[in-house]
Amino acid sequence: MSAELISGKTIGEEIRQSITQRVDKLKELGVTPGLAVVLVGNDPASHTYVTNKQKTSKKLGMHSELIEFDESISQEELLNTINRLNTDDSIHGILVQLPLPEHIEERAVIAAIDPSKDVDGFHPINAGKLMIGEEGFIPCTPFGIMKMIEKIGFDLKGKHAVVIGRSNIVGKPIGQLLLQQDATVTYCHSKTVDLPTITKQADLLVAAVGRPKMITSEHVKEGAVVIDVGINRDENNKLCGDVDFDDVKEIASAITPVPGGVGPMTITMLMANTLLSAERTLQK
Ligand SMILES: NC(=O)C1=CN([C@@H]2O[C@H](COP(=O)(O)OP(=O)(O)OC[C@H]3O[C@@H](n4cnc5c(N)ncnc54)[C@H](OP(=O)(O)O)[C@@H]3O)[C@@H](O)[C@H]2O)C=CC1
Ligand SMILES: Nc1nc(=O)c2c([nH]1)NC[C@@H]1CN(c3ccc(C(=O)N[C@@H](CCC(=O)O)C(=O)O)cc3)C=[N+]21
Ligand SMILES: [Mg+2]
Repeated sequence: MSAELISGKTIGEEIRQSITQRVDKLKELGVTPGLAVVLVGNDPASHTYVTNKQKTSKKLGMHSELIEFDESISQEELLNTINRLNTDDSIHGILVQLPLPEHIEERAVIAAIDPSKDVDGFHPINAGKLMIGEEGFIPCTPFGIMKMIEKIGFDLKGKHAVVIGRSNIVGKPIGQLLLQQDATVTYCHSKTVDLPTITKQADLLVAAVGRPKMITSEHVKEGAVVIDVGINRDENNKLCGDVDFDDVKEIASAITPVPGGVGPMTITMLMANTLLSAERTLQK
């Protein structure tokens, strides 16, 4: 293996240590950061993530609430819950685990969250703020990726960053953040023609697609930094990314693993955003 391993486990742990200290300080001032996670239905993967979020927030000394609903809950009931959490002073962050059941309009639910408690950064107000460079909440996965890039000392100025994927929660916001750091950004997606030719030009390649091991050494320029956002299962039902790690590690200069890469950073930055939200209540 020639590439440097970018460990989200290690980098995340470092960040969480400083979060713990800031949580303690805030508690001395009488504020305990509180996170509410809303989970609808019983998808096992969602359950794993949510349990992870709960555990981590408790470990850091935060207050954490899990609100679970049967899959059959109506949109109205869900909106009522969000309204209650919006006005609950013990809650600084509200996360509604996605995806939601078919009969519920995700957009309506996200829009109902008070933007000042939207620690996912999914509300249109926060998406807009990110677009125009105003302070709001940065979505956790892109935020975590930026922390990893910073940690390895990769200077984005003038570099070609290629993002594969254009979802509202990963692809679009990560491209925006890379642009803010003066990278030249190219987005690729399912209609992109000749993907490898474009990705081969990347100094930094971010894969956020959801296709197991689709990115091989054929897609990667020698010495590129590769960030793998994908969480998939391979043919043996083993967790894997969008990047064929064993192949790409031979050609990249640095690469994130799956598991242990972007995933743990996402959870960490959710905690960072919840803390930030609680700190802001004292600034007002
Ligand atoms: N590690 C973490 O913390 C997180 C991991 N994830 C994982 O990241 C992955 C992406 O998630 P998310 O953004 O929500 O996914 P979406 O399904 O919303 O978006 C996938 C994107 O990939 C594009 N795409 C699909 N097929 C191809 C292809 N063959 N070539 C090029 N582009 C393609 C789609 O294009 P188009 O727009 O044209 O349809 C779309 O823009 C998933 O595996 C998910 O599980 C997600 C969130 C957090
Ligand atoms: N409102 C909302 N916010 C989200 O941030 C959100 C969401 N909905 N829906 C689903 C996606 C996915 N996501 C992950 C977070 C952590 C890991 C993670 O920690 N993964 C571990 C492995 C976990 C395992 O073993 O399955 C790792 O990569 O090391 C993965 C995926 C957040 N998401
Ligand atoms: Mg839906």
